[in-house]
Amino acid sequence: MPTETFEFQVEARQLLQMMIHSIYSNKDVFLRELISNASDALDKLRIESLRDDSLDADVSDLHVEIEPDREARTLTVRDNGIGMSREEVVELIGTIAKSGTAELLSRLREAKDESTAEGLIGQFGVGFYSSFMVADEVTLVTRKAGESEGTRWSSTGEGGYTVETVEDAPQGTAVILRLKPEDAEDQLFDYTSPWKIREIVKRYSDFITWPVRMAPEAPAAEAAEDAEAAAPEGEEGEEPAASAPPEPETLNSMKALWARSRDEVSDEEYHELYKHISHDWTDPLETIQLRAEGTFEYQSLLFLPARAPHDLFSQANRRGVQLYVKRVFIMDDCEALVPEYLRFVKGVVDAQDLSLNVSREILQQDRQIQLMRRRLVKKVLSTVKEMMTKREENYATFWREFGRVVKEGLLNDPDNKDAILKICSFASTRDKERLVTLAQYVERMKEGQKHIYYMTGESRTAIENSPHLEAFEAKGLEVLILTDPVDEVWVGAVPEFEGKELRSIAQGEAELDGEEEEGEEAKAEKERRREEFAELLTWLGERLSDEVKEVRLTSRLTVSPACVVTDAGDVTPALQNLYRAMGQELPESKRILELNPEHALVTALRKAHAADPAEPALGETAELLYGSALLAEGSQLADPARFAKLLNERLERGL
Ligand SMILES: Nc1ncnc2c1ncn2[C@@H]1O[C@H](COP(=O)(O)OP(=O)(O)OP(=O)(O)O)[C@@H](O)[C@H]1O
Repeated sequence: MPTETFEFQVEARQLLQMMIHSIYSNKDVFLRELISNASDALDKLRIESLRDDSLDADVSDLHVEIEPDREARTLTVRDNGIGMSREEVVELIGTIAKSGTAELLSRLREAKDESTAEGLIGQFGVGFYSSFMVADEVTLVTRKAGESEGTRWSSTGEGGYTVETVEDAPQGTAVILRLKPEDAEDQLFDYTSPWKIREIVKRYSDFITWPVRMAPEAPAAEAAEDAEAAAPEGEEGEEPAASAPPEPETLNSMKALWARSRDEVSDEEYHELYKHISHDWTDPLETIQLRAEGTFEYQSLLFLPARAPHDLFSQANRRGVQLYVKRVFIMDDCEALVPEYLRFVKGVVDAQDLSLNVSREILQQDRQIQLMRRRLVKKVLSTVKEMMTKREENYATFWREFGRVVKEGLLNDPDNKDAILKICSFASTRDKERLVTLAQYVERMKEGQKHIYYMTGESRTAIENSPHLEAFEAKGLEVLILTDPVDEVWVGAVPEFEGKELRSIAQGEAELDGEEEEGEEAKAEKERRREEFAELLTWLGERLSDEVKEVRLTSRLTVSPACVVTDAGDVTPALQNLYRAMGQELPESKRILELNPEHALVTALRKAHAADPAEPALGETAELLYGSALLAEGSQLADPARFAKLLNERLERGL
């Protein structure tokens, strides 16, 4: 096939521009990204060769090789891993197939300072493109294992790239960087310097499980470099290597961090492992170590990220917990090890007694894996619990980023429901700034209060303005404000917390705690009212029978004349919408209109109805009353035009 020229996809071009114009100050990380890709390619080849006996590939000495060339000012990072086909090169390297890229890019452009920009880039993980921070031309030569022809890709990062077929490419991938001139002020170092390369690999890639080797330089240059590096300390330089044939040097220790005890490993080393696994450029919030000895031995290192990825709610692009067997990488995103609601947890689990050939299906059924998963979940939950008291700020960050996801566990993991409830915190009517845990809520409950009150809704403002809250506010009863979509769902699965029933203030009869103890007098008064309003309520029920199933009096209102509530056990409109968005239709159920018998509008309506039940304007008032109750809670009207017409007529008459 002849040389073809391609344009970069728009997003790729924008991202490249940012790389070329150095949006990220720490440029050393390009090497980490290339080594990380190379290590992934080696993992993939090893697994492929285990699965497919007929694969024509040499897996005898899998490694990464770094080749600096001072004269030519190039740096090559080579691996003998899985490689890429021509189509894959175009697909994987020329485009950015990730969702949310466009949004991220526009936020990046708006980012005011460098650290915000770096943070944003971290969410994305620019991978291969980071090469353009240090190189003005990048060439990639690759041959996919099992294929005979190779591919050369080349680009200066501006505009487009070329792709051509090459005959003699070795299996795997070589990335050749033509380095930009050194510019220490811009943190652009001499990346052909073996000393610099050693430092970067040690810092960022020491734990990589494949050897990362550096090809020896011309002896004179290397000796001079060593002398230069050692000189300031006044130490003696290394023996000049002129006499012996130069051997490649392995730069990384390849030590599995999870197998080492915590006091031997620095936080920085843990963080680099996290970055390698997660492709996140930000340090994690927590590092969790776990080991089991005995019949089923395993070691695990888990991380809680400091930030939710942009695709937390999409199925694509997940990189969760990796499974290793006896230090050998087996698979990414091992879903058998962590439940869906902890999908943001990253890390490594290394098991001793599994087959290297183990498949996802087998893992799902394996009893030992189930046990391991149970322990991992408990450990993550208990770590978060500990953060709540010992590292409050970390907990706050964690909850802000992942709370919405964790709450899915209340539905999906009944065994751990209590433990999950204990690490939840919620907004509440009591304090705008601080969240409250259920334990804290219970602790500060008013005397006589038996229930944990909550209201679900779209936003804090909508809930605060909703009529349902009025009497609770007036009585000083705290109400939890639940605004995540998942809140609509889990509340149905959690009847109580530590013996206290959870109760929606917008569903079922209003029963404000403290009221049950009311005296005989109040009860008699209620009864009298019921009788007084009986006719009006029956008439309204009939007049609005298409919309509501019942009209009744309530004590939950102090300011508004009316509100609409969902019957206990019925589906709320918000839940209905949620299911509809997922393509599921739940049966419609009518709601209940509640009236405030103290309100002037309601008492006047009663009198007007008693005086002349046939008066036509009464029906319109009923419609307006119901419509405004819907508007007050933020709901949509079935026929807004009719509502506006009736209202305007009234306004006109009133003038
Ligand atoms: N050395 C390599 N060998 C084989 N395939 C590679 C190599 N380098 C990159 N690729 C392929 O190109 C894809 C894109 O690489 P890139 O570094 O841009 O992103 P990534 O590693 O997938 O993710 P991230 O952007 O989070 O780092 C990789 O997912 C991989 O499929």
